[in-house]
Amino acid sequence: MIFHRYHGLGNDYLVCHHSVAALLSNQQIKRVCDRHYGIGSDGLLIDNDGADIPSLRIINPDGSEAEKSGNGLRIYARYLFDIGRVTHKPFLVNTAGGQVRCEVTEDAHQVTVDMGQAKFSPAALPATVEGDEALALPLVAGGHNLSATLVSMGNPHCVIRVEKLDLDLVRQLGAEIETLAIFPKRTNVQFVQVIDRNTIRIGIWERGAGYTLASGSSSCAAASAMRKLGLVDDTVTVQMPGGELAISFSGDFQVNMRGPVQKIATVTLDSDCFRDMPG
Ligand SMILES: N[C@@H](CCC[C@H](N)C(=O)O)C(=O)O
Repeated sequence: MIFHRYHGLGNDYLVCHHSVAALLSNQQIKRVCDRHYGIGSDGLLIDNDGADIPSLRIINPDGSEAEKSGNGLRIYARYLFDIGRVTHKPFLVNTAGGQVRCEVTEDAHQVTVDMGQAKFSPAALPATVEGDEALALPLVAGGHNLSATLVSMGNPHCVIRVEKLDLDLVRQLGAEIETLAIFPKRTNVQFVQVIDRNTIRIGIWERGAGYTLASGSSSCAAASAMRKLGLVDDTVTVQMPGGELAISFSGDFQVNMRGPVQKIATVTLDSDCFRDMPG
């Protein structure tokens, strides 16, 4: 079984063809993503071919399925470029969270994705919160009084604005916020510090993955939330522990994201990896 390993700013994914994924149980996918007992990754990207338009499924390392992933899409786009299915011209990709437009630079190093529209309706996440929008919503976690803005990028995000980013607090409160009862499908979590009108700094806790070094949809959601609150302009650099993504807005919160992708390796999985697991 062949897997292709890539990362976008330290947010690392394994890519495999659907014919490989079909041979794996959900438990085995979790094992493949495990950093000690498997190859290790922040998730599995399944290339579903698609007749005209390539189609992507995204599996988190806990085995749950995500509707969309920003870095997952950028990595999938680069993989499609590497296998020769697309060129440097713009192309479409289908995900469970909607269709997006991708573009890979000729040198393959930078990938741009039009992530679609950021939505602020709690129903879109879903979140069981009254009202058409949830902006600067008071939220308590771990005894801390927080201010949360809810955003759907096709997948759910709870964006917490802080005066000073503390990554230890992200690790400490991430799981609790991810699983709050108001989020029936759980949520991704970002803590955001606004540096200036064109720069934000974020810490990320991903649904189904935990603390990660970077996240594309999180960057889009955090920038969108700060834009909605009137704190940033139409172009925003998002600084993360793994590096930076460039976010820009057009129209009614249409979000564009650009940043680097690197290939790490092509790996053959040994069946011995599953030897201790029930058959
Ligand atoms: N790392 C991703 C997000 C992956 C999906 C997420 N964990 C979810 O469950 O929604 C990104 O770059 O967007």
